[in-house]
Amino acid sequence: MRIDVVSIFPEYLAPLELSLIGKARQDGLLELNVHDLRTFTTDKHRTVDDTPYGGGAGMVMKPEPWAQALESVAKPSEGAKPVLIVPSPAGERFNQALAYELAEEEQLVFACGRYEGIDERVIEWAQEHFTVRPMSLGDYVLNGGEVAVLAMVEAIGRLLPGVVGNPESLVEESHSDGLLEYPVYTKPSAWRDYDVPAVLLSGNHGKIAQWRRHEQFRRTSERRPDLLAEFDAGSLSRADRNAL
Ligand SMILES: Nc1cc(-c2cccs2)n[nH]1
Repeated sequence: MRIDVVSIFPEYLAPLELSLIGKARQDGLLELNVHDLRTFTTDKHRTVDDTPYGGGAGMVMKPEPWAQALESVAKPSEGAKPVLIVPSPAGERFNQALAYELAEEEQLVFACGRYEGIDERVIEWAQEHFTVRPMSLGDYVLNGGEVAVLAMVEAIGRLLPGVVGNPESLVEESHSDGLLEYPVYTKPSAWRDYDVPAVLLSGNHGKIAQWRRHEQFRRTSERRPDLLAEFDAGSLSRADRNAL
């Protein structure tokens, strides 16, 4: 997979040089390029914004630098158009299912908006060259798209083959099966006034699996009942039903 990120603050994406994603880039599992939008301006002040038509507070990002930048990073391909992800509070809600879906793409381009946003005509123009997906991390407002891109690139990148050491660890994490993950414990078995649940020390793998499944349902019911509503009840085993 190739990922391109366009931003007026390219240094904001420096954390993507670290840890798992950084190693995946070094190992050639993921190509990730960060581009400074100002590279694609032509005036001496490297202007990327201007006042909004119709009035109102703040500034709007000019269309031409974005068109130049996006044309420059879109890699020619006989296959599907690259996906242009535009972080926005007005986007579709990013989630684990979308992370898996986007991890299958050949190229993802992220456009980090700032100020009051990007001139809407960029989104219209881009439809010809990209599959355009405005994407929200949640119902709160950030100052720019960079933080959202850091989160999405990590969520997507870790799903790529070879990025996480043990692919098994992707199977039982929150949201991988529509439920929240079960609680985890490690040594010491007795810590201050708290003990590890005895079942986890029993060596009875059937009981341990049943306890973990029960904990997934209990946690999901307590913390995210909305997920239970979406959970495919048809996939419930007898043990699942007992856990509810
Ligand atoms: N979910 C979400 C995205 C955003 C922004 C993206 C770009 C500027 S603000 N805020 N909240």
